[in-house]
Amino acid sequence: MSATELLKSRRAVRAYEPREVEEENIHKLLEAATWAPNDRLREPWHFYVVRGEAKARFEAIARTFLEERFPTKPHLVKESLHVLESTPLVIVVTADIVPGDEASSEDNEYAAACAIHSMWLTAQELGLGAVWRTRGIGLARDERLHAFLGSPENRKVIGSVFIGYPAGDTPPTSRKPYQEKSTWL
Ligand SMILES: Cc1cc2nc3c(=O)[nH]c(=O)nc-3n(C[C@H](O)[C@H](O)[C@H](O)COP(=O)(O)O)c2cc1C
Repeated sequence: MSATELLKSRRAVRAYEPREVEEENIHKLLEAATWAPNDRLREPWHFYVVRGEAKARFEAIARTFLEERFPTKPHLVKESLHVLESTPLVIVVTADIVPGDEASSEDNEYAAACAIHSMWLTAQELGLGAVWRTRGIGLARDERLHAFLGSPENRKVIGSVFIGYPAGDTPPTSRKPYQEKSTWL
């Protein structure tokens, strides 16, 4: 498959088979991520692999977050938690914050985004499905996730990548023609 074909076939996969992701494949995902472009080769990312007992603790945080956020919608809390519970693997990605250097910190976030995309494409190649989550059970903007990771203050959570073997077909998405999104100067 060409790189362009892989890019176009990548989908946000949100439902997974009840099957663990093999350790060998987790290593492949992490390795692919580290080959992402990054300014001045700062390699400004860190990957937290969350599964098993650690994922149970992630779920406990998500439950608290959801119950606080949707106190009158227990069905929504339950549904969202079910998605997390049925996800075999979560990889949380952080970007290094460079103290006193906003521009470099921003560039580090872009690099971490590229790393997530690399991981996402590699998941597709390995027959896995993935989705980058920031909202809701992604917990990317919840301080409790930071505490759970035990990560230093100078690391910003960029997203939680949910990964597993796809359960069923993932509906296609579409894109507007690039002509609508480009200006040739
Ligand atoms: C920065 C970023 C944050 C995202 N956050 C979420 C999220 O919180 N929950 C979710 O279900 N999908 C999330 N997504 C996935 C998008 O919703 C998905 O890529 C979009 O619907 C297009 O689908 P496709 O990737 O299959 O083409 C996120 C994607 C990006 C790039």
